[in-house]
Parts: sequence; structure tokens; C-alpha cells
Amino acid sequence: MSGRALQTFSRMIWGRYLLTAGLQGCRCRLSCHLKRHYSFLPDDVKSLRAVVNPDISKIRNIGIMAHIDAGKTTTTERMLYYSGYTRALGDVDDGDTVTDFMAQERERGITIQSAAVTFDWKSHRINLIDTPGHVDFTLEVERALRVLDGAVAVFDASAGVEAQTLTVWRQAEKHHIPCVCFLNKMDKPAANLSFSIESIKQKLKANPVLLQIPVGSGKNFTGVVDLLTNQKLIWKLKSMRDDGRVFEIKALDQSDDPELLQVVGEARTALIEQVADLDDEFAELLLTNFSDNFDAVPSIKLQEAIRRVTLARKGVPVLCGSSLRNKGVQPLLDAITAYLPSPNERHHDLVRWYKDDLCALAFKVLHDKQRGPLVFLRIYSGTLKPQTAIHNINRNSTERMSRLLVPFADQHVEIPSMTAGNIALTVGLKQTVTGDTIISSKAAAAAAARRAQNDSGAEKKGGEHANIILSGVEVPDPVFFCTIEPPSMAKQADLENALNCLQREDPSLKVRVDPDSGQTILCGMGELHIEIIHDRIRREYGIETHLGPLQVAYRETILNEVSTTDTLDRTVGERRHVVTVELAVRPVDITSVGGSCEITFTEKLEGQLLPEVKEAVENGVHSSYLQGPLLGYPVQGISTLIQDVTIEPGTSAAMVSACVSRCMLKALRLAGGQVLEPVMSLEVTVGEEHLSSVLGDLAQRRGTVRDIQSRHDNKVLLATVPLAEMMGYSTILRTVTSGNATFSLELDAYEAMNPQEQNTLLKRMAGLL
Ligand SMILES: Nc1nc2c(ncn2[C@@H]2O[C@H](COP(=O)(O)OP(=O)(O)OP(=O)(O)O)[C@@H](O)[C@H]2O)c(=O)[nH]1
Repeated sequence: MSGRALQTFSRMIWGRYLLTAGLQGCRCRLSCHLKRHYSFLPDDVKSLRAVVNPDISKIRNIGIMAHIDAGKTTTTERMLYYSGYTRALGDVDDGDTVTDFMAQERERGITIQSAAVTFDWKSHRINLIDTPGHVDFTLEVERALRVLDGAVAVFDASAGVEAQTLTVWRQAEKHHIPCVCFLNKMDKPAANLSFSIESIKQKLKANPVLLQIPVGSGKNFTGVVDLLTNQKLIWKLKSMRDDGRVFEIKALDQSDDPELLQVVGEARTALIEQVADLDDEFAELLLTNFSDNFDAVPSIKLQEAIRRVTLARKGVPVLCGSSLRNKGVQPLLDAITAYLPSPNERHHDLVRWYKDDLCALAFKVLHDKQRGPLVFLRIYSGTLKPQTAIHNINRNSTERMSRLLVPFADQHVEIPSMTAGNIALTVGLKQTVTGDTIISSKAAAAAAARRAQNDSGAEKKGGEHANIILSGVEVPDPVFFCTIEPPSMAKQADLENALNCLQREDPSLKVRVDPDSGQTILCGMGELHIEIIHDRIRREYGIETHLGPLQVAYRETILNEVSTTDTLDRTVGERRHVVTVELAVRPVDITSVGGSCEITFTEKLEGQLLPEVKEAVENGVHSSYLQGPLLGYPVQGISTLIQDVTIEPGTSAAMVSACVSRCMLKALRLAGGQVLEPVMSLEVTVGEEHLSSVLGDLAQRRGTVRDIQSRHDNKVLLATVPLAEMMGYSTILRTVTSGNATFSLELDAYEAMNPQEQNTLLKRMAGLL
């Protein structure tokens, strides 16, 4: 075993399970067992107090987002190294990075779970979430963005904006997150600054504010010129092993390359004009004091204006570098502290009702075999302390937190308290799941609810505590499913436990039991997602499971409007239950209602029905929505009107629900069924010479080409294609293009199948084909 492999192995063994009673203990154990690695607390962190509670204005809760392989993990590793938290540079290609700590991540070289990493840079506390780039894990990104105050978007400078960046960017916009862009991989021969800037403008519809000009290109890329200070930052690396910690900072002067001087001069003027256009305060300063000489604008004034522009999301600062070649990462860290907001510069509407009381959001749950569930919390107000009880508003439950930790990727430092603005890791919370709001007590919830009600702007909707709950993460419906079986019945209980734990960690994983076969069904976001879950059950829970063939999660809807009635007359024991229901179902536009189903009552019934009867009727309708009449898939795009309900005395609520369900099934059958299939939007980037093979293959998959664009020597193919046709696509694409293509896949919509395809599917499902 090589030295590096041995180190990685020792980190895998020890890394996840070290829990230390305090800082000193932690240092000792880490230095005993881990050779590479953590100086752990860098020298400039003087006391535990400083580690725990930095001034809120010095905190940056930051996410790194990008397309797969743009270099997020490599960039994070460099940040940890330069800030002193690691002693050697990790390398994704060698599989020994800090943030990709799950075994599968190391083997596959991709980031699956967001790992929170805390480190300090120039007296700022940075809580950084490394988010995955693969589309199967979009929910991980969403979960991270929910609790972030700012983000760094990392791009491959030779590719510009790629598909997944677009998705994540939109997610960041939804949460109004200010961003900084980092054009990585400037060392690649095809790296292109102006192309990348243009693609940020065109594809992200963002306003790039260029802060640096690269010096040299391709393998001669040596550094950048900072347009604010007119200084050259040059990394004169002596060998491939040079870590880039030391770099030269030199003011530009007339001895520099005239072409560079000209480019920098023009770019600086353009920057000042652009910022003046976006920020009135800066424009005024410029006109009043520097109208004759832009060059005399103090860099600090320019920096302050760029900060205001970034926070107002009127523009995004753009920096460049090469993380792998150890160039440009330190200025990126400076930009994070200079331009991205601190927690108190972000507006969190609901938090004001808690005043100084604790209010936190659980945004991630990990399962540790020894310590049980570890819950990541973003604290919005108040203070979190270990050994105290906390109240979970969503579950209306109170539970005790035993320990409080600061997350350093797979290493955790135990701390005595944590204040607003921070990200904490808690041990002992067994009921909390991703998306829950945590406060100090039930009484605090009542006080916050009172404040919310007294607030004239507060709308009361969705129940008592709805407006004092921080909104959680929207979980998209899974599109793939398959059966999962333990090796023997004796292992069934262990498998159920493993699946329960995994579901708490990952809300996009759904598990259900097929009512007919009794088999356990695993539902996920994609082939890779299900494969990873399968793998984790084997590795982390020691259960060798068998997966059935992967199947597509279809939906059903109806074609016509139908009215029908049904009567249930049943005697159970001594009791006779009689109920008659009359209802109508009609199709509604599946896109307009976001795929959901509606239920309404006639005006007369609204006034007449007792609440418990209404609830029983609604339960009956909802249960029939779960299983359509054609193939048993959930239905969508249906509106149900309850026209009449007659109940004889003594009839139970369960019988009312049963009658409604039966009547619904009859109505749905009469209305004529239509299968809806998930259609994906596909983006393939491929060399021109392989384009025709990709198009030919796509035609056989019922794909529809929307556009073909050019990107350098490559073609970018945009298409929609039914998910059912995409099984094993990565292998086929690799074969037809000899490995010269990449693709991304994302759910576009559920669409009606044509009658011929639907017939084939129905026959296949009935075992007739
Ligand atoms: N040439 C070059 N390659 C780089 C650079 N940064 C990263 N890479 C390489 O790009 C590949 C992907 O890097 P990662 O850091 O794993 O990218 P990522 O965005 O974290 O990938 P996922 O976690 O899979 O989404 C690896 O082979 C890196 O060595 C760079 O600056 N220049």
C-alpha cells in the first residue's frame, strides 16, 4: 500500500468516528492517528471562545455550486489548505479530499452529500457547504442553498455556463442569494475569459463584474491582475508540488507587457463605469471627486460599491484562477469576505417574531452508527447550548440535545454554545428531520405565534404555527423506483432500520410497501441515486440487498368529465353502515395545477357536513388519488366535486371513506384513463464528429431535438426525451462517442403518452409482451 493510500485508509477508518471531549483531546487524537492532515485549529485562532462565537458581521455562510467536474471539491480543498485547516493538499483524483468523505465519493471522485466545513480566513469565519454537481442530487444543493447567505459559482473556464450550473443558479435566485463567480481551470488551453463572461450574461442573464484579468493563458497562466488595485498577483511555482501558498504581489508598471497594460487599463475603466451605472452612491462620488481621473478612485471605495452591487444582486463579481495548479484561490477567499453578506445583512422575515429566543432550521441529517443521528442546524436567532431540551415545531415534540459540535468536514470540535448566524452540528436529536424548525420551548412558540398575530402584516394561514415555521426544502417527487429485498427474512428488520435512517438523511428517497405483493419499494431521483443508496446499505449497514429492475414512476390522469354515484351497505358485527355518495370528476390542465389534484364540495354540502364527515370524504378521495385505475400509479390533473353525501345513523367514518374511494374508482374508470410519463430535458456536449451518432441514437429513444448550439469545437445538443428511454444512457453515450461526450438530465414535465405507446406499456405491464 502506498504512503498516500495508507493515509487515506487511516482517515477513512478514523475520520468519521472521532468525537472529542474538547479541543485539547481532539488535537492529541488527531495527531496520533492522522498523518496528513489537520493542523486542525490554525495558529491564529487563539481561544475556544473565538472558535465558537465570532462576531456575526464576520461570519460568511457560503455554498459552492457548479456543474459536475467544474472543480468545486478541488477549490474547497485549496481553501482549507490556505486557511491552515489541512496540512497537505487533497486531490480528488487521488481520492483523499476532506469534503468528499463518504467512501463512494472517494471512489467515484464526485461529491454526493453536502459536507459542511468551517474554517477561518483573515479574521472571518467561513462556513462552507460543498454541494454536489450531479443532477440526481439537486435536492442536496437546494437544502444547502436554503441556509446560505452567499454562494461561489465555480465554472470550467473552457466550458462557460453548463447545464447544472444553470439549474443551481436558478435555485440560488429563488433564495435571493448573492453570488461571486470563479472561472476555474484557466490553465486549460481552451480556457476563454470573454467566452465565459458572455455565457454568464447570455445563459444566466446575470451582470458579470470582472475584477481580474488573467496573466498568460493555458499552461502559461501564471496569475491575475487585480483591477481594483492595479496589482499583479503572480504564482511562480517551482514544481508541480509547489503549493502556491506564497505568491508575488507587484504594482503594474511601465515595464510590464504593453498589451497587458492596455487590456488592464480598458478593463479597469469599464469596471468603474459599470459600477457607477449600478450604484448611485459610487456614481455621485465619481462625478464629484474623480470626473477628470478615474484612476485616482481609491480601491476601497470601489470595493465598497462592488459589495453593495453584489448584495443588491445587481451584479456578480467575477474572478479567475486554477485551483488544481494552486493559482488564484487566496484572492477568491478575500472576495468571499469582501463581497458576500454576513448573516445579519440578510433578511429573514419570520425570525423577528422570535426576538432573542432560539430559532434554527435543521437542513441536513447524517446517520452515525455510534452517535446516532447528527443534525446540521442553521441558527437564525438566540443561542444553542448542549445538554438542553429544544422544541421541534413541525413535529410538536420536545427532545434533548446532548452535544454541540462545529463541523470540520469529517472532524468535529465540541463546543459549549453557539450563537445566531452560525452552522452547528448537534448530537442526540432523534426525531428531527431535514426541514424542521427548532426553537427553545413550546412557550417560545406560543410567544412567537402571538407576536406574529399581533403583527398587522402577518397572514394567518395553514394552521396555528404555520407562519412561525421556517420554510423547509421542497422535495421533488421521485421518478424511478425498484423493489429491494434483503438476503433473508431474518434481515428484513435490519433493512427497514437502514432505510428509515437513510430517509431521515435524504428526503428525496421514498420507501413504500406494495400493498399487493408486500415487497419493499425504493423510489429515487435517478439511476445513480438508487445505486448509491444500494451501495450505502451494503457498506454502512452490512446488508447485501437485491434490487429489482429499475422502473419509471408513471402517473395517470383522466380524459373525460364523469358523474357517478355509489352506495355502500355493510353490516359489521351488530352494526349496519349505510352511505351513499354522488360525485363528479373532470380533467384539469396538468401544467396549470402543478400536477396536483383538487377536491371541492357543493356550497350546500360545505354548510351541511360535520367536520369529521368532511375529513372522511377527503380521505376517501385522497386515497383514490394514490392509485390510478389503469396501472395503479398516482393520478394528477383531476378535479373532484362532491355533490351529495347521505349517511344513515351508526355509520362509521371509515365506511364513509371506503364508499367515497369505491365511487371514485368507478368514476375514474368511466372517465377513461391516460398514462403520463416523465419527460426529461437532456443536454449533451459532444465533438462534432460524433454528433450524428448521438442524434441517431436519440431518434430511437423517442427524443425531440430542441436546439443544437456550438461551443468551441463542440456541439451542445438540447433535447427532450422520455425517461423510460434513458436507462443506461451513460454507457451507450460513452460507446457511441468513444467517451467524448458529457450529458445532464433533468425532469422537464409529465406528458401524455401517445395511444400506441400507452397500449404497448399496458400490455407489457400485464405480462402480455
Ligand atoms: N486543468 C484543471 N483541472 C482541474 C482544475 N480544478 C479541478 N480540476 C480537475 O477537474 C476534475 C473535477 O474536479 P473536482 O474538484 O472533483 O470537481 P467537482 O466540481 O467537485 O466535481 P463533483 O463533485 O463531481 O461535482 C478533477 O479531475 C480535477 O483534478 C483546474 O484548475 N485545472
